[in-house]
Amino acid sequence: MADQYAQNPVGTAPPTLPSLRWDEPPEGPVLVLLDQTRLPAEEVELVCTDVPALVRAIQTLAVRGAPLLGIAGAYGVALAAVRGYDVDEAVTLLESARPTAVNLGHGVRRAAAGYRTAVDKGADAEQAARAALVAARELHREDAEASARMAEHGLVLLDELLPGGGHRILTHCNTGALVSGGEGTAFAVALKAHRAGRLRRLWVDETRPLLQGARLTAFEAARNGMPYTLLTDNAAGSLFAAGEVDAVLIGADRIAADGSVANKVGSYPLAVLAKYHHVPFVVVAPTTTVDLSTPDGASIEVEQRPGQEVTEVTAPHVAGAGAGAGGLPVAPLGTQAYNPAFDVTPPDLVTAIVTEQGALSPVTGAGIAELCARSRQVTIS
Ligand SMILES: CSC[C@H]1O[C@H](OP(=O)(O)O)[C@H](O)[C@@H]1O
Repeated sequence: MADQYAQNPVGTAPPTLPSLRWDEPPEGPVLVLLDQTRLPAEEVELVCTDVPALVRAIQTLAVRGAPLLGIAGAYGVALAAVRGYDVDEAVTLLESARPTAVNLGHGVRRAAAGYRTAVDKGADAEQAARAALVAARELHREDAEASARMAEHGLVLLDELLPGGGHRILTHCNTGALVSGGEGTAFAVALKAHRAGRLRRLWVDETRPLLQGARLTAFEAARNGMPYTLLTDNAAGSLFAAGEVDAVLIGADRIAADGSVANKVGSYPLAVLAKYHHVPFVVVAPTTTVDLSTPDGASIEVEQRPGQEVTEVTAPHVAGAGAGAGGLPVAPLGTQAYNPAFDVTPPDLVTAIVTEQGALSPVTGAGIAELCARSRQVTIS
């Protein structure tokens, strides 16, 4: 079936705007975000001058994706510090902006630790604020490096799992440069396969209700000239049945100590399909997404989002609609909707977890702990 799809037209250059950047214009430091709710129709920058604006951007998914949330959270602490806002209050607001992606709290605490350590050593407010910014920039750089290493480890694993020829990869949600300081997590593996001439097809789940796949992954795949095909989430099963999927590659928002994986809702059904059809189900995430203090999948708080995201198609996602326009109803007024942002896949359904420290298969608690220990060793050295 895949051969009936013509090679997608080679895309234009990669996004001209970075997902996130720190800037220091004369009127004061700002955090500039590529507003992901406006993609793919428009590349619009959102300028955050304070923490409440950044919290709103996180909650509306103008900035999103676990690793990038960590980076944004860290810069948010630096923004509060350099602008003289209460850092403790900033930490509280940012940590609670979205509950599931562990990276957000990790990034916030890392920048706060930089600030507090400087204060403890006698730094003045400006020096302490700079220390928070240094910590945020370090996290940003480390995530970019982790992305490149995950891509390497991930392609080696794919080649081992799928000997010979082009890979047909199914992915869910968006895990590219729009969630990362680098080229992403799972998407970065597919992109590396493409650059090596070993990506036969990237099947892109649209990923209802906010359509991160249709709006963002297709955007990134087109701009990189990748052979991609969009599908509705409920069409994935028929692709497996037709033998059109060689592997599933997805990201993660929180990996528990036992290897349970919280990721965009719809990931768990893909894992069950992959198991039934004997297809590798591979999770790609930096070790900053592992939370050893969360023992298992049942302990992961899954974000419940507004039912309106299900009962309406929100205007910014509709080409030409202005920002803030009301949504287009797709259900009767007053319809109640169930809208978990994530679901949890148990470790026995995960073929491998790929991190910047290497690939883990099978997925065990001991293996998870070892990867994290290796990461700390790297951080310390
Ligand atoms: C590799 S992080 C990307 C991860 O984050 C997405 O969630 P959201 O779009 O709600 O931030 C989704 O779970 C992706 O797998």
